[in-house]
Amino acid sequence: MTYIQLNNVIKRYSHQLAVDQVSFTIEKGEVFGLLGPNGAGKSTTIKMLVGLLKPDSGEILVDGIDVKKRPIDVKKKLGLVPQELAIYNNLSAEENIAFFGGLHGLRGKHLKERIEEALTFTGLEDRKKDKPVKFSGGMKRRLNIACAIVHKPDIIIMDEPTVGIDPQSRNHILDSILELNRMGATIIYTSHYMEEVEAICKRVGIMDNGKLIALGDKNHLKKEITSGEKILVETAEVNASAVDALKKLHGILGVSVKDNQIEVYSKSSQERLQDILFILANHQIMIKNIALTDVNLENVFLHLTGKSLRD
Ligand SMILES: Nc1ncnc2c1ncn2[C@@H]1O[C@H](COP(=O)(O)OP(=O)(O)OP(=O)(O)O)[C@@H](O)[C@H]1O
Repeated sequence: MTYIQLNNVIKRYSHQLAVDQVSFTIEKGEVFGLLGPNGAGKSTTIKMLVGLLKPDSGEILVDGIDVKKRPIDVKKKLGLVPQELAIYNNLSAEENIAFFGGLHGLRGKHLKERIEEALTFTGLEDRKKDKPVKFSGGMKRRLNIACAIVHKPDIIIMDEPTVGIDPQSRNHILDSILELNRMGATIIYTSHYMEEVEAICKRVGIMDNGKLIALGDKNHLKKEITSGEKILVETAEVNASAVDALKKLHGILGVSVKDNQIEVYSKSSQERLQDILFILANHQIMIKNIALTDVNLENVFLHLTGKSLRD
């Protein structure tokens, strides 16, 4: 059942076209990932979906309700975990959650129960009397989530909820998203961390420069480009001229560099391997390891745009 629908949505900030004719649907009960580099238009899309921004044109429906016409009815169904922390430093953790629960009309015993549930769910029950100023970045992010889920929304939208936090909190957040989904929530997760989206989402949309450049089941997207393969080269040191030479090689679909690893994405790795080794040797690059590896969502992006997600 289609639960969320965007039809030809466009949004400009003065001359900047932030969202360019974006259309997609999300089914009830899905974990949908919206992936793209910084500035791709993910946050703007989310802000329009939750009614914080109005599209210049196009239509957004949530459970058949037009967000523009009945924003309050749509907001009741939504829980937004915004990219910037939306918590009050002068209130304790439980007071913060109570504040947001109150905004959604929860009162008395019912509100108390929901606060306890939200605290337990985010692992903050022992710290409920503390103010967020004493919290780590990860704990603040978890409190941000507790505030967004206290009213048990049908749809939970998380806009880069793991930016700048420790791996333990990150794993806790990713696990809790899957648990919320098992409990029945439809999840929209935006990130520029490909690994996170790959780990928790079944269907993904990939945005770049305001456009939705790919949409579908993540495994189908990967299969669509199986005509490509990836060679991972671990080196002692990378130099820019070698990377440029690799990019110019016939049959190479893209090259990206992370630390001392070069990822070469090519139509046929086996055929290109000799040429790649030749170029690396010519540039005096010492190879520590070389391997053919599986295609991932990062490669889908590289294939579609010719650039890395984290460029
Ligand atoms: N309030 C604003 N005023 C003007 N331009 C904006 C505003 N907010 C976003 N933009 C621009 O619109 C484009 C899309 O930004 P948006 O924040 O939606 O991208 P994003 O994919 O969410 O990126 P990030 O991962 O960095 O949050 C970018 O070019 C950005 O600079």
